[in-house]
Amino acid sequence: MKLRNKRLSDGEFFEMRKDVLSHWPTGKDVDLKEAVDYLKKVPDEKNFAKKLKKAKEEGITLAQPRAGVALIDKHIELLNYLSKEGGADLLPSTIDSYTRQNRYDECEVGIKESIKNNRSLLNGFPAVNHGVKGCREVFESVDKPVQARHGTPDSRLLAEIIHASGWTSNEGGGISYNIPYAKGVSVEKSLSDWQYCDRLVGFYGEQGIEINREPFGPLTGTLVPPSMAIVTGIIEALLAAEQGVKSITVGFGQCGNMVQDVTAIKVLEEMTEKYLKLYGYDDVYLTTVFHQWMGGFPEDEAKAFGVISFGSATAALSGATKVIVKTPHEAIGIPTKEANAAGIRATKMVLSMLEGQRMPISKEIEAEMEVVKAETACIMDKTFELGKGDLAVGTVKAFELGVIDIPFAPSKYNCGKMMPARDNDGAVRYLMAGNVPFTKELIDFSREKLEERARYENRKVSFQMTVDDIFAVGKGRLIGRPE
Ligand SMILES: CC[C@H]1O[C@@H](n2cnc3c(N)ncnc32)[C@H](O)[C@@H]1O
Repeated sequence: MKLRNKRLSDGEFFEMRKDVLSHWPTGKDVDLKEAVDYLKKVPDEKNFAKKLKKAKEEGITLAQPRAGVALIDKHIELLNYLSKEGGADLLPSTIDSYTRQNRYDECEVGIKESIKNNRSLLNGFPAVNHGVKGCREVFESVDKPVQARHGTPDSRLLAEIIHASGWTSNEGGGISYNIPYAKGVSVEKSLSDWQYCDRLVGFYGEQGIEINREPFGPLTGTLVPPSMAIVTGIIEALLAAEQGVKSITVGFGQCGNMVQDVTAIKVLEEMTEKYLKLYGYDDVYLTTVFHQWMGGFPEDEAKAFGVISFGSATAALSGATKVIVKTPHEAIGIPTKEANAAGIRATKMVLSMLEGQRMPISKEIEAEMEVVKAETACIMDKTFELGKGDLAVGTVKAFELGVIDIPFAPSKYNCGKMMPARDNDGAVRYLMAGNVPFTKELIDFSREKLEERARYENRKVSFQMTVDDIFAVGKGRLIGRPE
């Protein structure tokens, strides 16, 4: 395997770059030197990394929506509406699904059709096709930092274009934007392609330009046990740091048990910091992001606001630096700008009422932290062992063996042997560990918690619990109780 967790040399990087910029005609407009000069003029209040650092120092949680439409003028109108009417602290540009699969020719059709029909016929902003010119027009027309949010296994050309356009953050990573988003992209390929994206950020960093990277914490957003999500965040943070990234935001998707969710953010931050220091990356500034409920949403808008507010409260009480906002149209599809702004206002109302409050460290949280840390350490230790010390190699092998196993992932490179289910308090546990290398006591712990639920529900521990849990929130509850 060629892949190594080693900083790309300038020679390797610039050689790859020739090919990357040829993937679509807009690639030829990326001029690194000119881009550095452009980025040097970005004011602090429009720099993503700086705004996150300021928020963490002030102990506040920032609110960021998802949003993206096909045409530049409409996208600008949307982002400004979310900034002004919604109060968004940070701005996205959610990238469309064709771009995520590097199908830029289909984007071209989508853009033309959107112009013809005067409405967005793409489910996001086709940044590669709009190129540096179009993305700069967006950036210069809004008043907040801008980040690309997507689900792209090969984000190399997208990264080149957005960063040259002043967008100072890119979401994703070689695990988190492959396994939950693609069927047939090898882990080796996506890790390698994201090393390029991280090296590009590292290169800008060496020119004095701060750019943030944000691994996608929620993964499949379906009953992902905290330790499995935390492992992917730690791995992507370490791989990014090796390429020179200095501003990293690790994330977690709400599971719904408040004790477990607050624990997850705390363990995520603590263990990522620990591993960064352990491997010598002392100058990485780490922040956290909490994603409001990523599973099925109720159609009823009032209930949807309940879910949005619940996630906002958990984010605030966990002390997360940022919360990703859902909308009351989540169950229907792409939200209107009004619905999107309403989701942000509801979120910010909760954040401001809870400002300064933190979840007290109860004995329940301490116990949960101990379990989640131990589970995380088992998987990380085995991953490093499989790679004989090389984390990238170890990650490829960990997926091959099911040591890292993301529930309900479409990727054929994911084992799919591990199965989760909620315990009687709604915390996500390991129903079947599959090949995840837990100690006996950790396996027994999950088992006992699920037996507790079985006794309460007067049924056996089984996969039916998992199925019931998947549909529960759409039906207005957290735990899939037997009907
Ligand atoms: C990660 C999945 C999330 O991204 C949201 N999403 C995807 N595309 C868009 C979009 N174009 N505008 C707003 N939200 C979007 C979707 O509703 C879901 O909450």
